[in-house]
Amino acid sequence: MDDVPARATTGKAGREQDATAAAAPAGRRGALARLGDLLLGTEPRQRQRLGMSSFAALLMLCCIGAMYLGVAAGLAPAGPVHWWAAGCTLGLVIVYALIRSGWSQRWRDPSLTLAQVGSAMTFAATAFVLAGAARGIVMPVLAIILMFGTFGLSRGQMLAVLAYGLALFAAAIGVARWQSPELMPLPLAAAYVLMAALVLLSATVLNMRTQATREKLRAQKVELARAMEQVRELATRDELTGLPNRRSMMEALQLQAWRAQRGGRPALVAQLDLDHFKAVNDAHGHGAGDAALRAFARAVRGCVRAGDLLARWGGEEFVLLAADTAPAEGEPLLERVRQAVADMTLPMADGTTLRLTVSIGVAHWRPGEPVEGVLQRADAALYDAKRLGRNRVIWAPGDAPAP
Ligand SMILES: Nc1nc2c(ncn2[C@@H]2O[C@H](COP(=O)(O)OP(=O)(O)OP(=O)(O)O)[C@@H](O)[C@H]2O)c(=O)[nH]1
Repeated sequence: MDDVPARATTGKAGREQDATAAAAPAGRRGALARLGDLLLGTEPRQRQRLGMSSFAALLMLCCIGAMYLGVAAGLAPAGPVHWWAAGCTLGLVIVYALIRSGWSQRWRDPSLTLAQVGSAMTFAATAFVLAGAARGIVMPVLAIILMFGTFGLSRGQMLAVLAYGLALFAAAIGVARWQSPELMPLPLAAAYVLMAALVLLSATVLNMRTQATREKLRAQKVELARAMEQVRELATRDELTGLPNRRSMMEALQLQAWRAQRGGRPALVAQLDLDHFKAVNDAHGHGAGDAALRAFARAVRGCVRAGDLLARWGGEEFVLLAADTAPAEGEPLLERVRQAVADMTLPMADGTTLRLTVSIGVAHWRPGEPVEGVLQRADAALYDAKRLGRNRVIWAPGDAPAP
């Protein structure tokens, strides 16, 4: 409750006071944000890369500080440490400049992870030689360098780092022993070799595990995308015939209605219903009925145009949307469909041949007419087609093309 103001400010003066108080931190935040933009850029991926390498640079600067503590303690020589610190700083500046300028984006790894890890290890090994009796601080530094690198390196790069690191630290330990054998007796040299190998091998194992997890996640992502595609397919397709389903057709009809309102070309909507289909099921079984529905879908699809959309509306009922089609063009099209179905011959298991016919009711979509309206008129025409004896195309009243 400490945050609750002791006195509520009221009136114009109070509001101005509040506004000034609120503006001060906002202004500071604004300046900080601008500084952040200047140093890291505004592109999110670049900011991420520069953020990581700035953090690595901060750690490196701490290591430089630690080396100077070694100098202050009289354990490390000041001159070479100056050169070493200058080299480290130059390396950091070069990496920052390459990433900040966008130059590094020409390479496969714009974060320059391998180069950063390689150079940091080289500087750490040099520090190991220079640090004299304080060289123990270098092993945790090596661990920190590898901890950062392991997530950004590929398997191959990590193995290269392992080989380079082993050779580098073996050489550094050898040089340190050659320089001052009294500070590096053989058992201590062996212990350092063991520690360096341990750190490098642990980082390699971690890298391999990280890569395996990433691959697993990638595979799961692909699997999920495939499953989503299947769900989408199931939601829009009729499983039996492979045709678009009712939902899909409704979407297409809504789109057509929208186009028609914007002065699109005329369209026809036809309802198609197989005649006496119950008798097919009764005489030959449901399996034969299914096969007949599939054959019907194939036959109709085979004689409509590429732009026409045929969908299974439900049961043995289908809807055809012929966009950009005037009644005069639609008449031969639907007659072709009716004839194609009548010409189908389906051999049955009992040796007989099944023949089908279809009744079609068709309506010409009027400008501004709602989807339900045109469907209902096509349905009424279909009803007439059934009533008048089936196996025929009947137009909704007033829609038939002039003879
Ligand atoms: N095999 C099979 N039959 C279906 C499927 N969907 C609906 N049916 C059958 O289609 C038949 C439709 O029968 P009705 O609505 O009486 O119509 P009809 O026998 O075709 O008669 P009319 O439409 O008046 O010519 C029913 O027997 C349904 O079981 C399906 O997916 N597979």
